[in-house]
Amino acid sequence: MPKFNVGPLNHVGVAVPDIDAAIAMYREKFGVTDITEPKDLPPQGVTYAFVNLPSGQVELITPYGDNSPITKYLERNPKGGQHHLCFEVEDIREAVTAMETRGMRVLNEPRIGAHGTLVVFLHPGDAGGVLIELMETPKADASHA
Ligand SMILES: CC[C@@H](C(=O)O)C(=O)SCCNC(=O)CCNC(=O)[C@H](O)C(C)(C)COP(=O)(O)OP(=O)(O)OC[C@H]1O[C@@H](n2cnc3c(N)ncnc32)[C@H](O)[C@@H]1OP(=O)(O)O
Ligand SMILES: [Co+2]
Repeated sequence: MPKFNVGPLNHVGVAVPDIDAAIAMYREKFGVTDITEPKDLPPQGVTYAFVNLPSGQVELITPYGDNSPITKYLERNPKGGQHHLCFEVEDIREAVTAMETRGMRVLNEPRIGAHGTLVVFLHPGDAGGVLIELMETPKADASHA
Protein backbone atom coordinates (compact mmCIF):
# COMPACT_ATOMS: atom_id res chain seq x y z
CA MET A 1 0.00 0.00 0.00
CA PRO A 2 1.50 3.41 -0.97
CA LYS A 3 2.52 5.68 1.91
CA PHE A 4 -0.04 8.44 2.32
CA ASN A 5 -1.54 10.46 5.13
CA VAL A 6 -3.85 13.44 5.32
CA GLY A 7 -2.62 16.80 6.61
CA PRO A 8 -4.40 19.27 8.91
CA LEU A 9 -8.13 19.65 9.38
CA ASN A 10 -8.98 22.61 7.15
CA HIS A 11 -12.67 23.19 7.87
CA VAL A 12 -15.90 21.83 9.20
CA GLY A 13 -18.74 22.15 6.68
CA VAL A 14 -22.11 23.15 8.13
CA ALA A 15 -25.22 23.10 5.95
CA VAL A 16 -27.68 25.89 6.68
CA PRO A 17 -31.12 26.75 5.30
CA ASP A 18 -30.49 30.52 5.52
CA ILE A 19 -26.88 31.70 5.27
CA ASP A 20 -27.55 35.30 6.34
CA ALA A 21 -29.35 34.09 9.46
CA ALA A 22 -26.47 31.69 10.19
CA ILE A 23 -23.89 34.48 9.82
CA ALA A 24 -25.92 36.68 12.16
CA MET A 25 -26.06 33.83 14.68
CA TYR A 26 -22.26 33.34 14.69
CA ARG A 27 -21.79 37.14 15.08
CA GLU A 28 -24.42 37.78 17.71
CA LYS A 29 -24.38 34.60 19.79
CA PHE A 30 -20.70 33.65 19.53
CA GLY A 31 -19.13 37.07 18.98
CA VAL A 32 -17.23 36.05 15.83
CA THR A 33 -16.20 39.16 13.91
CA ASP A 34 -14.28 37.63 10.99
CA ILE A 35 -16.91 36.16 8.70
CA THR A 36 -16.68 36.41 4.92
CA GLU A 37 -19.50 37.62 2.67
CA PRO A 38 -21.52 34.79 1.06
CA LYS A 39 -20.19 33.76 -2.37
CA ASP A 40 -21.84 31.58 -5.00
CA LEU A 41 -19.89 28.58 -6.31
CA PRO A 42 -22.09 27.27 -9.16
CA PRO A 43 -19.89 24.26 -10.13
CA GLN A 44 -20.27 22.92 -6.56
CA GLY A 45 -23.95 23.89 -6.27
CA VAL A 46 -23.47 25.89 -3.09
CA THR A 47 -23.24 29.39 -1.68
CA TYR A 48 -20.63 29.55 1.08
CA ALA A 49 -19.20 31.83 3.77
CA PHE A 50 -16.27 31.23 6.11
CA VAL A 51 -16.51 31.77 9.85
CA ASN A 52 -12.84 32.40 10.60
CA LEU A 53 -11.66 31.27 14.03
CA PRO A 54 -8.11 31.29 15.43
CA SER A 55 -7.98 27.51 15.08
CA GLY A 56 -9.64 27.08 11.70
CA GLN A 57 -12.80 27.63 9.73
CA VAL A 58 -16.44 26.72 9.86
CA GLU A 59 -17.68 26.66 6.26
CA LEU A 60 -21.34 27.63 6.04
CA ILE A 61 -22.98 26.17 2.93
CA THR A 62 -26.46 26.58 1.52
CA PRO A 63 -27.84 25.26 -1.79
CA TYR A 64 -27.18 27.14 -5.04
CA GLY A 65 -29.17 26.13 -8.12
CA ASP A 66 -31.48 23.23 -8.80
CA ASN A 67 -29.03 20.34 -8.43
CA SER A 68 -27.25 21.16 -5.22
CA PRO A 69 -25.60 18.21 -3.43
CA ILE A 70 -26.90 19.54 -0.12
CA THR A 71 -30.60 19.84 -0.99
CA LYS A 72 -31.42 16.31 0.17
CA TYR A 73 -29.38 16.80 3.34
CA LEU A 74 -31.43 19.89 4.23
CA GLU A 75 -34.66 18.06 3.46
CA ARG A 76 -33.62 15.48 6.03
CA ASN A 77 -32.22 18.12 8.42
CA PRO A 78 -34.36 21.25 7.88
CA LYS A 79 -32.60 23.23 10.61
CA GLY A 80 -29.20 22.41 9.09
CA GLY A 81 -26.31 20.56 10.70
CA GLN A 82 -22.71 19.41 10.46
CA HIS A 83 -22.26 18.25 6.87
CA HIS A 84 -18.59 17.38 6.26
CA LEU A 85 -15.02 17.46 7.54
CA CYS A 86 -12.25 18.68 5.26
CA PHE A 87 -8.65 17.46 5.49
CA GLU A 88 -5.81 18.98 3.54
CA VAL A 89 -3.63 16.85 1.28
CA GLU A 90 -0.44 17.74 -0.55
CA ASP A 91 -1.40 16.29 -3.91
CA ILE A 92 -5.03 15.52 -4.77
CA ARG A 93 -4.27 12.92 -7.44
CA GLU A 94 -1.94 11.03 -5.11
CA ALA A 95 -4.69 11.21 -2.47
CA VAL A 96 -7.32 9.84 -4.88
CA THR A 97 -5.04 6.92 -5.82
CA ALA A 98 -4.31 6.16 -2.17
CA MET A 99 -7.98 6.35 -1.19
CA GLU A 100 -9.07 4.08 -4.03
CA THR A 101 -6.28 1.62 -3.23
CA ARG A 102 -7.61 1.56 0.34
CA GLY A 103 -11.14 0.77 -0.84
CA MET A 104 -12.68 4.22 -0.30
CA ARG A 105 -15.24 5.49 -2.81
CA VAL A 106 -14.16 8.82 -4.31
CA LEU A 107 -17.34 10.62 -5.33
CA ASN A 108 -16.08 13.07 -7.95
CA GLU A 109 -13.24 14.05 -10.24
CA PRO A 110 -11.03 16.70 -8.60
CA ARG A 111 -12.60 20.13 -9.01
CA ILE A 112 -11.96 23.62 -7.71
CA GLY A 113 -13.37 24.31 -4.26
CA ALA A 114 -13.93 27.41 -2.18
CA HIS A 115 -10.21 27.84 -1.38
CA GLY A 116 -9.28 27.81 -5.07
CA THR A 117 -7.62 24.39 -4.93
CA LEU A 118 -8.76 20.95 -6.09
CA VAL A 119 -11.14 18.99 -3.87
CA VAL A 120 -12.75 15.54 -3.84
CA PHE A 121 -15.33 13.95 -1.56
CA LEU A 122 -15.33 10.44 -0.07
CA HIS A 123 -18.50 8.45 0.51
CA PRO A 124 -19.70 8.73 4.13
CA GLY A 125 -20.46 5.01 4.12
CA ASP A 126 -16.71 4.35 3.98
CA ALA A 127 -15.72 6.84 6.70
CA GLY A 128 -17.80 6.04 9.75
CA GLY A 129 -20.86 7.91 8.50
CA VAL A 130 -18.95 11.17 7.97
CA LEU A 131 -18.70 12.85 4.56
CA ILE A 132 -15.00 13.66 4.05
CA GLU A 133 -13.64 16.34 1.74
CA LEU A 134 -9.98 16.25 0.75
CA MET A 135 -8.53 19.53 -0.51
CA GLU A 136 -5.13 20.33 -1.88
CA THR A 137 -3.30 22.67 0.49
CA PRO A 138 -3.25 26.21 -0.94
CA LYS A 139 0.27 27.15 -2.05
CA ALA A 140 0.05 30.66 -0.58
CA ASP A 141 -2.03 31.32 2.54
CA ALA A 142 -5.50 31.80 1.04
CA SER A 143 -7.25 30.26 4.03
CA HIS A 144 -9.05 33.47 4.95
CA ALA A 145 -10.22 34.18 1.41
C1 LIG B 1 -17.89 25.23 -0.66
C2 LIG B 1 -17.41 24.30 -1.70
C3 LIG B 1 -16.78 23.02 -1.21
C4 LIG B 1 -15.47 23.35 -0.50
O1 LIG B 1 -14.57 23.81 -1.24
O2 LIG B 1 -15.32 23.22 0.70
C5 LIG B 1 -17.73 22.21 -0.37
O3 LIG B 1 -17.52 21.82 0.73
S1 LIG B 1 -19.21 21.79 -1.19
C6 LIG B 1 -20.05 20.71 -0.06
C7 LIG B 1 -21.19 20.08 -0.74
N1 LIG B 1 -20.76 19.13 -1.72
C8 LIG B 1 -20.90 17.81 -1.56
O4 LIG B 1 -21.45 17.34 -0.55
C9 LIG B 1 -20.39 16.94 -2.68
C10 LIG B 1 -20.33 15.49 -2.30
N2 LIG B 1 -21.62 14.98 -1.90
C11 LIG B 1 -22.28 13.99 -2.57
O5 LIG B 1 -21.79 13.48 -3.57
C12 LIG B 1 -23.64 13.60 -2.07
O6 LIG B 1 -24.21 14.65 -1.32
C13 LIG B 1 -23.58 12.32 -1.18
C14 LIG B 1 -22.69 12.46 0.04
C15 LIG B 1 -23.15 11.11 -2.02
C16 LIG B 1 -25.01 12.05 -0.66
O7 LIG B 1 -25.83 11.84 -1.74
P1 LIG B 1 -27.36 12.24 -1.70
O8 LIG B 1 -27.94 11.89 -3.01
O9 LIG B 1 -27.49 13.65 -1.25
O10 LIG B 1 -27.98 11.45 -0.50
P2 LIG B 1 -28.31 9.94 -0.30
O11 LIG B 1 -29.58 9.94 0.42
O12 LIG B 1 -28.22 9.14 -1.55
O13 LIG B 1 -27.16 9.53 0.69
C17 LIG B 1 -26.45 8.33 0.59
C18 LIG B 1 -26.01 7.97 2.02
O14 LIG B 1 -25.12 8.97 2.51
C19 LIG B 1 -25.64 9.55 3.71
N3 LIG B 1 -25.28 10.96 3.73
C20 LIG B 1 -25.67 11.89 2.83
N4 LIG B 1 -25.10 13.07 3.13
C21 LIG B 1 -24.36 12.87 4.25
C22 LIG B 1 -23.55 13.73 5.04
N5 LIG B 1 -23.38 15.01 4.73
N6 LIG B 1 -22.93 13.21 6.12
C23 LIG B 1 -23.08 11.88 6.46
N7 LIG B 1 -23.86 11.01 5.71
C24 LIG B 1 -24.47 11.52 4.64
C25 LIG B 1 -27.13 9.32 3.63
O15 LIG B 1 -27.69 9.35 4.91
C26 LIG B 1 -27.19 7.94 3.01
O16 LIG B 1 -26.89 6.98 3.97
P3 LIG B 1 -27.63 5.56 3.98
O17 LIG B 1 -29.08 5.88 4.12
O18 LIG B 1 -27.05 4.86 5.15
O19 LIG B 1 -27.30 4.93 2.65
CO1 LIG C 1 -16.07 22.08 2.27
